[in-house]
Amino acid sequence: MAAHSQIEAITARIVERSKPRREAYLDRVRSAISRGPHRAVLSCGNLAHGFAACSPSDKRDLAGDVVPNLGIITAYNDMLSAHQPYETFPAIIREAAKEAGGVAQVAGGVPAMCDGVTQGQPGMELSLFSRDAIAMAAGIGLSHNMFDAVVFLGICDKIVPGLAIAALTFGHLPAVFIPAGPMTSGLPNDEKSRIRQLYAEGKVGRAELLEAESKSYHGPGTCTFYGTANSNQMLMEIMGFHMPGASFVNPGTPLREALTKEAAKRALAITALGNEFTPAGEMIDERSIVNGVVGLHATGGSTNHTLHLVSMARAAGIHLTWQDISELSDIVPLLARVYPNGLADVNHFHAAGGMGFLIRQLLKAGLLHDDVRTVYGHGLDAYTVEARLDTAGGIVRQPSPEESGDPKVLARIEAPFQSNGGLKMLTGNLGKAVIKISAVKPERHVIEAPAIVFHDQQELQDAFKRGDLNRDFVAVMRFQGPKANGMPELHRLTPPLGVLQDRGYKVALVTDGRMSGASGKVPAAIHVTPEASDGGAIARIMDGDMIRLDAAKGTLEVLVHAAELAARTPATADLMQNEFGMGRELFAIFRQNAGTADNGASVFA
Ligand SMILES: O=C(O)[C@H](O)[C@@H](O)[C@H](O)[C@H](O)COP(=O)(O)O
Ligand code: SF4
Repeated sequence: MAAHSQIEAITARIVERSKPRREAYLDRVRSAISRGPHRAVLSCGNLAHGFAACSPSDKRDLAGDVVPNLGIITAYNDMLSAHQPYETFPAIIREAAKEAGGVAQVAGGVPAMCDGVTQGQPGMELSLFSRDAIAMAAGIGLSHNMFDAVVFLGICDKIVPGLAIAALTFGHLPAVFIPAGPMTSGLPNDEKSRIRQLYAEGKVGRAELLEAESKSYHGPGTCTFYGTANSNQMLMEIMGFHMPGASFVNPGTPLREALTKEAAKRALAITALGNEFTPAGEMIDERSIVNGVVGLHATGGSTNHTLHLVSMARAAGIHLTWQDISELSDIVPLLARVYPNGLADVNHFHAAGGMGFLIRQLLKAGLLHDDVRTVYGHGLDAYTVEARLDTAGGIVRQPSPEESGDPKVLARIEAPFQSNGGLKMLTGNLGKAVIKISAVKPERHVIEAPAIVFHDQQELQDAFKRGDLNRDFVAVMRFQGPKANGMPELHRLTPPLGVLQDRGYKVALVTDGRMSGASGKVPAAIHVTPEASDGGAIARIMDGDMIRLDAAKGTLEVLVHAAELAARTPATADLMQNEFGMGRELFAIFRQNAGTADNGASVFA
């Protein structure tokens, strides 16, 4: 089925806007392809170093350029529950490669930050920049030029975006992303949040809070809310980087291991040495990117992807804008209610039909491009399936059901939860911003209230504890942008603002910083651009100014006459304490060179 006319029009607009950059990118990819297979260009010395530690049979295989060599880029560490299962994946991949007549080598590791551990801590100020550092680290591994394809082991927030930037930078190579899956369901996310609000009000102690948190985050696998990490899995599947049905299968299960082996074998099958060559730079095009944005809206995905998807697209020579994202939001309905957009978690989403059902519904309405390339072949229709184990331990794929396994979690396209998607762009005299409305009650989509200005999360938490915030107000949290302090997530503001909202006050947040993908219930205009440290009008707001946030109209305004606003001296902030400690001194060059949020807040041109 042809895509919806507006989907086609927005895609055509992106193609046109990207043309010069995309053509130059594809020229580079094709030039690199023409020089492959890549080990052939290495000297004997280079090659000897490249396989010195290999077995004699692997050395024989790698000495020539007939046997494909699979590079593994791994983000394994024990810090992220989502990445801990990767410890055993290289051995599984090597075994699968041998079975497939190939070789596999770990090309390199990349760092991976857990935003849950650093939330509200100084380390969070490295989080966004870690995305580009991950892309650079992956590039170091792949620069050995020993590989015919790559598998990427990464899941969480900045890791998949960073690895995708690397995959597209090395677009002459096929790239398959291998997920490890969500942890099994623990304490429901809404119950965890309720106990957090009780703690914020001083009604329960740390012991009760830690018990609730530990019951929620209790084992290996991705946290089960629909934040950035699980938005990443959705994106990798709907953009064709995953094997069909791979995203949300729990770690440590036979099906998970079978999917890992299958992905490794598939990566070896789509190299230039075979007859299904699928280089990542040609596989991902403007249609794949639009499919990603559509999936984001249909699932109420993370606001962080208004930064990451823009950066990922640019790595493939594609210029995606917030306007594109916002207009797609107007035509893509919300089909999933997964926390914070509902009470279910990703295990429930998967059990209700998961990605296969979602893709089938969106294809049915022409809201996805079906005519795309994927690691699995041609056509997104191949992803309207569920992966199962057959009696021999192999993988069999069955068509996804026509009916949702739980209509409260996954809706049919004929009866969506909301007629439009989750992410809107706001414009006005404060510049641009984004807001996630899929988790905000409709009666809170328009907020007009006096500003209270803060330069630090702790200031707001202290004011809350003093009882100074029991009123209607818009919290203006500024000097939180990429140039100021690395654009941290301000998710610790959710419990106090949530308490005040539940007490019946009209509250909202306006910030040049970020929120977690797991944030949601409080209306928040985030990623305000230009940021306060870059001449943004947000630095001219004063306590008491009326702020109007209107997600319906897509506007964000400070209700002060233009002449008066222009005449004001912009506020400044003492950012000295953000330049040292917890490694922040190592990222000064990132703060100095970070681009604007609407361009992904990246250090890459
Ligand atoms: O963007 C995201 O999805 C978040 O960064 C998420 O990965 C982070 O871990 C949250 O902070 C977890 O939520 P809690 O902090 O509420 O546990
Ligand atoms: S989802 Fe967030 S909290 Fe959970 S492991 Fe990943 S980064 Fe850490």
